[in-house]
Amino acid sequence: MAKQDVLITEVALRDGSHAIRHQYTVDQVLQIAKALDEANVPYIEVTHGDGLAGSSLQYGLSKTDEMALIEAAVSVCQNAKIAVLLLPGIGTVEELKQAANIGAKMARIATHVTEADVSRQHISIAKELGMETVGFLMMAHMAPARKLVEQAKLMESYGADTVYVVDSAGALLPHQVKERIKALKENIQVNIGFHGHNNLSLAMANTLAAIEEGATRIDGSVRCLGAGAGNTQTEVLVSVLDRLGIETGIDIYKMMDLAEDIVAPILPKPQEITKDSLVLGYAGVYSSFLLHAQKAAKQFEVDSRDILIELGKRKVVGGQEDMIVDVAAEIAKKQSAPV
Ligand SMILES: CC[C@H](O)CC(=O)C(=O)O
Ligand SMILES: [Mn+2]
Repeated sequence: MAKQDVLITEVALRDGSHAIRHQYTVDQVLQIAKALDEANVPYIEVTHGDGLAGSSLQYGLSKTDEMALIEAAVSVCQNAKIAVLLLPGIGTVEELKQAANIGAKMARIATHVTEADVSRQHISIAKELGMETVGFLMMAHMAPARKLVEQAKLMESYGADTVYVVDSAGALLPHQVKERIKALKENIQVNIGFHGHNNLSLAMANTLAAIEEGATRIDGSVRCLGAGAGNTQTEVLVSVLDRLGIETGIDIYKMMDLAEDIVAPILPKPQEITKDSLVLGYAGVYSSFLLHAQKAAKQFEVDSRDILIELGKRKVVGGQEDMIVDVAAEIAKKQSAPV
């Protein structure tokens, strides 16, 4: 096989889990992972949307135990490596060991962009377990490039093989992606990755900007299946990269067929930019907050956009999902107060 310029990690079976309220079945994972492997996708991430052990009332209960989903994906992949996401504090070393035992080969340790120090233990244990390691710096729009460099250096020092700039809110503009990737390229030695969300319709443009500045690890999601308006659409991305002469090793027709014949039929609705997902990007709010905010809006009879704008103002970060209900209740109270 020709040397790949860019290695894609498919996230529909993890980030996409948010979009289908964590309702994946073993059968769906078997089908999707097998087709991804046959299309030559090198890495496939499988876990609850919020990472290992994310299944809970707070983050949403999974229909199927994620270890069964990981095992299913491992069982049908000849070449693709299965990746797992772990947010320290949600998942623990125990789940990481369990995932490694059943065949996961890559650990992606995710922290808020200013909190890389909490990834030390998990990155080093993943290394001891023989896994490839990724440091995943979420909500990257909330920190300037120099802060990102400082945090990426920490992850590199803990043993991360790759550090990702993660645009969790889909809020970054292409020049801001460039600035961040360029700064990492100049200051760290390990691979640089980019994970985009399409809330401002910029996932593709941002991904191309990241690649232009030297990112070689890229996340894509078939049919855009991901939190908020979804991620950079894999089958489109590999086609565009092919046109640009950038090698991914992925079979374009097989990716298209998988998108159309296997993934599209399981979607409750097509992934699109709705007024709420647009506000996520506009206000800089975590994409996975979308469905929680919509639920709270219904419960308190308020506009979900008002909740999201307020969450953006308060700079709420991942793990603070409980604030969504607080904010909705406060807005409802204000609205019902006599003038
Ligand atoms: C809650 C984890 C989150 O979905 C990770 C991620 O994909 C992101 O921050 O974009
Ligand atoms: Mn994401």
